[in-house]
Amino acid sequence: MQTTLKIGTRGSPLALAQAHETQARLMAAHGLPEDAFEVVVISTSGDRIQDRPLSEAGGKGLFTKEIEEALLERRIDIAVHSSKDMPTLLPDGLELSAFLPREDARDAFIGKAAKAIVELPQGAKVGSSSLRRQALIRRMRPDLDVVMFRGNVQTRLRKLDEGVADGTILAYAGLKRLGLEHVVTDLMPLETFPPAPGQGAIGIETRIGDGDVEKMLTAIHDLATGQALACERAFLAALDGSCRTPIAGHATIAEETVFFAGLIISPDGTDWHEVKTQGPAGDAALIGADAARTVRAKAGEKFFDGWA
Ligand SMILES: NCc1[nH]cc(CCC(=O)O)c1CC(=O)O
Repeated sequence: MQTTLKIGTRGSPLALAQAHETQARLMAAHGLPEDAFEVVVISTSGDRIQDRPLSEAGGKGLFTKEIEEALLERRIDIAVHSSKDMPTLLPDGLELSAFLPREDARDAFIGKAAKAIVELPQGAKVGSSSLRRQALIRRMRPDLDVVMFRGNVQTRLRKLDEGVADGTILAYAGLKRLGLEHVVTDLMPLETFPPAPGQGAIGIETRIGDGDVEKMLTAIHDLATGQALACERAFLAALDGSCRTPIAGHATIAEETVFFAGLIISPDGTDWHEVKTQGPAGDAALIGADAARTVRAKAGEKFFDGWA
C-alpha cells in the first residue's frame, strides 16, 4: 500500500466540492483507489470573519494563509483553491502548478420577483459584498440600492426570501459545482459584466520542487486554463497592491491565441477603463501585464485617487 496524498482545502461546501473534484480527476487519471487520498479540512480567517466585507478585513489571502502554512509544514501535499481567491504573490516555496478545466466564468443573478437586473424596480436592493460586482451593478443601474451581503449560498437565498434584498449575484461556476444552478434566474454577459480574474477555475498549489506531486498533477492540468489564468493573474498582479480598485479580467484561448478583456472601474460605477487585446498563448502572462499598463495609462494615476 502506498502513502496517501493529502489534499488540503477549506471546509465550505464549495471548497469541499472542489477538493473532491480534484480527487476524482486524480483517481481517474492514475487508476488510483479512493483511499489513496485524504481530504484534510483547514479553517481559514476568511471562513471565520463574517461581519464585514473581506476587502476591509485584509482582502485576498484570508482564505489561503492557514492552508499555505499546512502545505509548507507538510501536513498536506496539495492545496485546492478557487483561483479567484488566490493572492498574486504566493509565499516563498509555493506555486500554483495545475489548473483544472475552467467552469463557466460568468456571474449569475439570482432574483426573487424580478428575474434579471433590468427587470428590478427603481431603488430595488441588490446584495453583494464584492467591490467589482457592486461597481458593475451601479454602472448598469445607478438607481439600485447595493447592500452588503455575505454568507454561503443557502444563507443568501434565505435572505432573499426574507426580503433583505431583491436579488444577489454569485459566480455561476460555484453554483454549478454545488448542484445549485437551478436557483439562477439570469446570466450576466461577459462583455458588460466581466468576471474577476480567475473566476471559475480551480487552482492547485504545491511546494516548489515537489517532483512526485508535480508529475501526478501533469495528468489533470488543463493547458488552456493555465494560459488564461497566467494572463488574468499577470493583469491583476500589475494593478494590484497599488490600489483597491474593482478589477475584472477574463482571458480565453483559441488556436494558440489568448484573447483578453480587462476592466478597472470606480467603486461608484461612474468611471471605467477597458482594455481588449490578444496575442500568442505562450506569452499569456506578458499580454496580461501589458494590458495592465495600457489600462493604467488610459485611466491616468488620478483615477486611483480616493480609494487607493
Ligand atoms: N470569494 C468567494 C468565492 N470564491 C470563488 C467563488 C466561486 C467559484 C469560482 O469562482 O471558481 C466564490 C463565491 C462567489 O463568488 O460566488
